[in-house]
Amino acid sequence: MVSVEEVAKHNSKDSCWVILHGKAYDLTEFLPEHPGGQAIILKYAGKDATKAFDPIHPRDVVDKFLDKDKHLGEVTGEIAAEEEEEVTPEEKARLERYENRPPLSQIFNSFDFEYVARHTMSPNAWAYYSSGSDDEITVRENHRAFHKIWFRPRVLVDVKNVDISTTMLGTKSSVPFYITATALGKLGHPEGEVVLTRGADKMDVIQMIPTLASCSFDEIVDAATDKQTQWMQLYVNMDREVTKKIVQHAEKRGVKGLFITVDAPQLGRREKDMRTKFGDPGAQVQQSDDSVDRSQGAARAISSFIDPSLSWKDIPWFQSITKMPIILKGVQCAEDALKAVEYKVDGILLSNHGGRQLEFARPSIEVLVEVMAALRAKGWQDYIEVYIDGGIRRATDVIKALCLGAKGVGIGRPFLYAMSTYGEDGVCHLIQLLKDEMEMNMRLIGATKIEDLNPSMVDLKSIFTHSADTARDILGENVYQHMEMPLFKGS
Ligand SMILES: Cc1cc2c(cc1C)[n+](S(=O)(=O)[O-])c1c(=O)[nH]c(=O)nc-1n2C[C@H](O)[C@H](O)[C@H](O)COP(=O)(O)O
Repeated sequence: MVSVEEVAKHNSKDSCWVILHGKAYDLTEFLPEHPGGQAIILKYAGKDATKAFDPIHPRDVVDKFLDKDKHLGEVTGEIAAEEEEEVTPEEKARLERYENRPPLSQIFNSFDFEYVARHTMSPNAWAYYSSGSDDEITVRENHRAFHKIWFRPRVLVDVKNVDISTTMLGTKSSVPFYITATALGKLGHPEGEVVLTRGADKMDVIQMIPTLASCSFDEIVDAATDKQTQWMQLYVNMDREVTKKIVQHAEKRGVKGLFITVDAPQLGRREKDMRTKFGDPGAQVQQSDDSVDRSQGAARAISSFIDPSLSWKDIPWFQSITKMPIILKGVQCAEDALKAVEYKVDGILLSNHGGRQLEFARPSIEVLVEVMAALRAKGWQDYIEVYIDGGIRRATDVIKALCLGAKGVGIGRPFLYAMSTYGEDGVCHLIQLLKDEMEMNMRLIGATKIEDLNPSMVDLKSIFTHSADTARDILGENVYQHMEMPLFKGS
């Protein structure tokens, strides 16, 4: 036990104790290692840091990673509640817009969720979720690439009964899309990723659990029901023993797929996010301070545990420590796709991390065309399951990917926006919208089941041209203008 008065004495870099969930911890030695920099911890030195801690960290992270001799025990005495920060006029207006947001019945597609999110989420959460690297050219190209592919529908097909279910990694799924791994769910919703879990379960959709979740891995798995399939996204830790423990624990908990992220040996510079981080210390996800090696850029701070030495020679080790199907998340060219087959991995996810990593990385739908051609040329197209993600906002995007040979697709930001603006109901509503769009578009293209979709149904003539203008997301804004909704009464 330790008194609150005693904790209060340890409020500096030389001796830094904080209170989390009623217990005290000595973080003095940990300060220089904190991925989010020292400043945020020092702000709460000697005090209760629970409120700032919770949106960013899984509950069990301290137990998992802080040496036991730094755990100082229960705090006795009255723990002063963190003084409520005064509500700025901007924050007041934002909360009003949130209260006046349209009913779910007025949300007709994923862009509507994005529009409401843009106007109602905290600046921090919006910046972190929406941002892409550098000038956000790849972010926009991801979505725009789908508009270069046109359909060649077949008619006079009896499409009375349409089945949009499929199998991914050997698991049946009601739809050929899944909720992909995106970090820091509690930035957008106080409960975090478990909201996605509950929505995915209700609607029979697979969820990929992120390494950098706000909720702990076990909280997310515990929130699932037995009928639900979950996959895991893994950032490989420099300490392979830590990675081995995480992977084998996931397998023991029933996870059905291991997606190893291979496109982020260092996190990209998401400048919109970095700009806001200096405002609100509550989510210092990428703030660097003098202790972090600035020469590597601020993003280095959050990704300091990720192993940049990860390479093909590690694949056999992963195959030796788990029986889960192994998928490489972030493959971006045909050469690596062929190499993945040679290394006998179970799948590849063609992805540029939602445009948050290498700027000018090509949209995954474009890479899919290149990869499937290379696999077919070798007769290897059935040796591996190919997934894509990035910029998928409509069922037509999903259908184009399936026509071109993808087994399924991952959707990221739309689910974050749906969760952040309408919680579990929003997640379920988005899934239902996409299911309805899927069914309608399958009928209109002349397909009754996923297996009917094939390359002859799409026209790829302009897929390899890239858009010139980069200044603004013309398409997205226009869509919003056409669909201007009486969003915020009185605003
Ligand atoms: C939107 C978003 C994406 C993140 C993401 C966080 C956010 C907010 N994070 S990140 O903090 O490192 O960038 C992850 C992550 O933890 N690990 C990962 O493999 N992909 C991460 N991704 C990429 C994600 O898995 C998909 O590749 C991407 O979201 C697909 O693009 P859309 O958002 O356009 O659907």
